[in-house]
Amino acid sequence: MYNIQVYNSIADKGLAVLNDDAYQVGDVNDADAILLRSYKLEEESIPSSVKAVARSGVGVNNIPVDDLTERGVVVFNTPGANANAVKELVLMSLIASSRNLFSAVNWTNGLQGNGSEVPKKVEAGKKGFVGTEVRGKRLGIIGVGAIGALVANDASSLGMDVIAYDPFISVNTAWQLNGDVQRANDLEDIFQTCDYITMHVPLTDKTKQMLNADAFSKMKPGMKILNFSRGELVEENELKEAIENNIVDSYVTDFPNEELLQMENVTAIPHLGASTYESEENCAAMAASQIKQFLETGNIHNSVNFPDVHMPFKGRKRLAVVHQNIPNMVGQIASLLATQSINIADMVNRSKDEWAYTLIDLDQDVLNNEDLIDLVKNIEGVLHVRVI
Ligand SMILES: NC(=O)C1=CN([C@@H]2O[C@H](COP(=O)(O)OP(=O)(O)OC[C@H]3O[C@@H](n4cnc5c(N)ncnc54)[C@H](O)[C@@H]3O)[C@@H](O)[C@H]2O)C=CC1
Ligand SMILES: O=C(O)CCC(=O)C(=O)O
Repeated sequence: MYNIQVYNSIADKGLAVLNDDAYQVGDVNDADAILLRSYKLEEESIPSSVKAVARSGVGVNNIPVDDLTERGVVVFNTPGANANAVKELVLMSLIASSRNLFSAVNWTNGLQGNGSEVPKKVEAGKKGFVGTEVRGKRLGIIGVGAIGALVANDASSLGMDVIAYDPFISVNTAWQLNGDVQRANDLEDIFQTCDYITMHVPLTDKTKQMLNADAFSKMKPGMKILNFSRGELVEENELKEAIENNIVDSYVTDFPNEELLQMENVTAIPHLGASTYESEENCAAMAASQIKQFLETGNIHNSVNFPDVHMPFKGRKRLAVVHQNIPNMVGQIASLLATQSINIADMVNRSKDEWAYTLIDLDQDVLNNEDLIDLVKNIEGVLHVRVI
């Protein structure tokens, strides 16, 4: 029986993946794995029984990834599974902010109670909301991964002049980009030349507060900024000044807080980027399948802290070892198995930065799983061991 602790509302399609007798899912004791969305796991004490954490979504800044890695816990996310949902809301917000739609709709709603005067008031008041078209305007995209690439291509189809910055762009994503999308050599290219900026980077120490007073000082007056990535990418006191100095004309954010709600020219959306039925189902099904596959076979797919490892079952039992990426780990494990007269049917070892993962299929049943686990755990550098 595997126990899966679930935080947040996870789409039924995902829960259905774990809907068999081998799983207890919900609020459980001794969790083997945790399935969550934006729940702040950093504030939680995570039991030693946990072997995997899966984020039904992309950003993992709510998960203490470094601490879990040192414990040998594999953290998964669902790359690309919600990208289309975010892209659609970004494009909608791009156009809506250009056409002053958010404030215009608020104003119109305020006309309630004016009875037959409403149409006349509408015609008289609409001149306060004249907007600009996005066609021919310059859009800067910071971060060209799953979401940024979709936004780049579709904004280009809308006739925008698109320039993108991503020093770590993957080859696959680069191949997907429309040939009209220009490459920015640095952030200055974006700050100095664009009419609109949209950010699609993860929140890390390097990206935190990337939009700050220095960045605002380089922008043209009237800049429109979209933030569907994470609130902390923007220094909000300095944003406030940039708004007051007419540098930033509009800031659309998916990450409201009290201060932002009190600022002029800010449109706050309640973190809806990924909130479509399609995206919630895609993410939940992907996250649940990754947990299931990992618990039942030891195979890893889409982990943010360990390498992808896949090996079809060839033996009677499988040893799954999470360890440091240091010399002679595989040699020591193999020697230990030899001393126990256990033959190896197949094996695979992969590493990612300082960490590695080894799967070894054993030719015979192990008499006592716990004894073998204890022996392997004693090897220096081993973080976690399972017999499956
Ligand atoms: N509002 C919402 O509901 C959602 C928000 N997100 C946020 O959007 C972010 C991006 O999502 P995806 O595009 O799916 O992720 P992704 O991992 O496919 O793309 C991120 C891109 O950012 C680039 N990058 C990293 N550091 C950078 C830097 N310093 N400068 C420029 N580029 C940099 C990477 O090379 C990568 O290409 C997520 O990390 C998450 O924080 C994601 C999904 C839903
Ligand atoms: O689960 C959600 O709705 C949030 C999605 C998100 O922010 C992400 O995938 O990074």
